[in-house]
Amino acid sequence: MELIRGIHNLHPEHAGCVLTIGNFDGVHRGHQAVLSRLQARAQQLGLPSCVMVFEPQPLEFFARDKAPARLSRLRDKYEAIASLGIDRLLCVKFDHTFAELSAAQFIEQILVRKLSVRFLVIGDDFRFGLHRSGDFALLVEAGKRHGFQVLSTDTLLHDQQRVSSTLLREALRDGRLADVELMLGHPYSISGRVAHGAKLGRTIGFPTANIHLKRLVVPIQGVYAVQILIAGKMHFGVANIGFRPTVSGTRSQLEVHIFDFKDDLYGKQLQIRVCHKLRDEQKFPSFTALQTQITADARQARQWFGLPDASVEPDGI
Ligand SMILES: Cc1cc2nc3c(=O)[nH]c(=O)nc-3n(C[C@H](O)[C@H](O)[C@H](O)COP(=O)(O)O)c2cc1C
Ligand SMILES: Nc1ncnc2c1ncn2[C@@H]1O[C@H](COP(=O)(O)OP(=O)(O)O)[C@@H](O)[C@H]1O
Repeated sequence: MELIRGIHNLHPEHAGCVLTIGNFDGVHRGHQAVLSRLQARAQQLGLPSCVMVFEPQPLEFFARDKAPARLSRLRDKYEAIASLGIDRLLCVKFDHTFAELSAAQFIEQILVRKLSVRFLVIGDDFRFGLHRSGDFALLVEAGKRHGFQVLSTDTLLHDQQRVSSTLLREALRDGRLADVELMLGHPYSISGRVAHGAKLGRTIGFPTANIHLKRLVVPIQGVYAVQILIAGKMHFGVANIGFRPTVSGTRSQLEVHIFDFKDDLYGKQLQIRVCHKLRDEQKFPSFTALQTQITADARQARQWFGLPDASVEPDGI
């Protein structure tokens, strides 16, 4: 999939595509339905399929720190969208100039002049342009003048509710990971590179790989049974996502202890699949009390996965 970073990187050869527009945060099953329609239309018309996303997401631009935690970074979106066979990802920088475009200007300057859109597939609640004044009806009207067609996709429901990034965030916050998996079509996962930590984990027999999250604010907190993908191979383990009050941590961190594993992981790229919530994070009176609790967490996670008990746990390196 071709990644086009910014409108200024659109060239004449990009003219004439089947397009959809949105944040696609989480790339959940509602998004997947839109994307598969997009792909089907593109194939039918013999044109490339293109997805327009925004960076930052508009709410992050307007609300800054008050914007909800992201479900996926651009990199995660790229991978999820590419895996559905889409040809192009156009990442538009959402800044003041862009935010000031009226709905009509967005249609004329971007959709028509820059992209020569031939077909547009959008969700049924799509709004765009200054004050969110543009909608499906306006696009249909403009399409008649500029020679493109517009298709609106229906709402995808889960438990009688519209599958949305907000519904997903709520399910993640409440630890309803089975619901999350149904809405995503796969377990919720976080990827990142292993960074160095305080080297305390190994002293209590639980080395924990610290995943560098950069600026990602993770929408979950607590202790979880997880699967870990390292270079295509699946492992099991327990993870903590939080501030680590016992050791006076100051920023949210993701740490994972991998069962029956002893290799050096520093610098490696891991994918952590969050499968089941075990408990909330707590402040323990001592490091020994934390160690006892982590031993119990590990046992519980092994049981949840149906793995045999560890012969000796903790298993320091
Ligand atoms: C399964 C698991 C559960 C954890 N639970 C807590 C917790 O409830 N409270 C806490 O302060 N830290 C918790 N931690 C984080 C530990 O404080 C952390 O792993 C330890 O400080 C080692 O840090 P290091 O990797 O930087 O050496 C947990 C870690 C794991 C692996
Ligand atoms: N079973 C394991 N689970 C997680 N990390 C492991 C494991 N075995 C070895 N390691 C290595 O040990 C490191 C974690 O040890 P730890 O003492 O917690 O150090 P740090 O504070 O740097 O994370 C990991 O980054 C990884 O390289």
